[in-house]
Amino acid sequence: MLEIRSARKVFYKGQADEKTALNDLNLRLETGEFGVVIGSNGAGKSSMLNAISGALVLDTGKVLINGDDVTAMPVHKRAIRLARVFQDPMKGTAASMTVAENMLLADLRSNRRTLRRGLNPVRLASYKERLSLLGLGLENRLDTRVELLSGGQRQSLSLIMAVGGSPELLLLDEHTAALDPRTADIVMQATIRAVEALKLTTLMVTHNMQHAVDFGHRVIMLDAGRVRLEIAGREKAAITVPDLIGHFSVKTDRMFLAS
Ligand SMILES: Nc1ncnc2c1ncn2[C@@H]1O[C@H](COP(=O)(O)OP(=O)(O)OP(=O)(O)O)[C@@H](O)[C@H]1O
Repeated sequence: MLEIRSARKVFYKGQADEKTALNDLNLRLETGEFGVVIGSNGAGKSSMLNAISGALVLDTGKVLINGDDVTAMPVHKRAIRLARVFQDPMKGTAASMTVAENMLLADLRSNRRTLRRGLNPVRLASYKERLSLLGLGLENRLDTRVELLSGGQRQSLSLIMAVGGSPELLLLDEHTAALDPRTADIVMQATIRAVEALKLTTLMVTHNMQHAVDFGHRVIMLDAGRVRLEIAGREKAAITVPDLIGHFSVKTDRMFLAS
């Protein structure tokens, strides 16, 4: 379970270019829930993910993971409890190493074991099993160098590597944004397969409204550093892309009228 309580972050405080990134933001994500975060540019989505991961130090407010207050916990310690996949498919993997070697690296990172026993048959079998969750056939390409994989395969590999340590929380930071639409859909399907199989509590930021409609239990719309709208249950099941986009335009009209 993730809780963000009254998170506030102001950049360049007191200066002409002061920016309120998080404005008393509150959010609660239940264990096993998949939340999809949307919002216009500058709404505070990245700041929120950074505050959860510890990359951003809050001015005030709290972040709790499964009831533990991690607000003061440094990034490297929080990294054991959460996994994050970024936009760039080149970032999460080592290009010149094979799929199996990348899995081993991730394994060692999350388990703090030594490299000594290397790629033994037990490990290879478990990597095959985990990779098969993605449904992309990567389990048959353990000896392929990662640089030979497609962007979608590589991003999906990053995902399965990130969640190897059974994290309490998975953060997907626009992880399909750098991919062409078809590849983005393939990666989303692989993501859903892995998230469901591993029962991961997940928070995904996306600008892809179709993905926000199609996936996840709840849509969370951020605006000006706080949650402005949440859509779940039957309402979420019935929502369309134009409906979601409509929420953006209502907000823009209001902003326009207020200014
Ligand atoms: N390191 C920083 N220094 C100064 N201002 C920042 C910094 N990071 C974020 N901001 C400001 O905080 C606000 C929220 O930014 P943030 O990047 O969290 O929004 P976002 O919703 O992720 O936007 P996008 O969709 O464009 O990625 C913006 O006004 C942004 O300019």
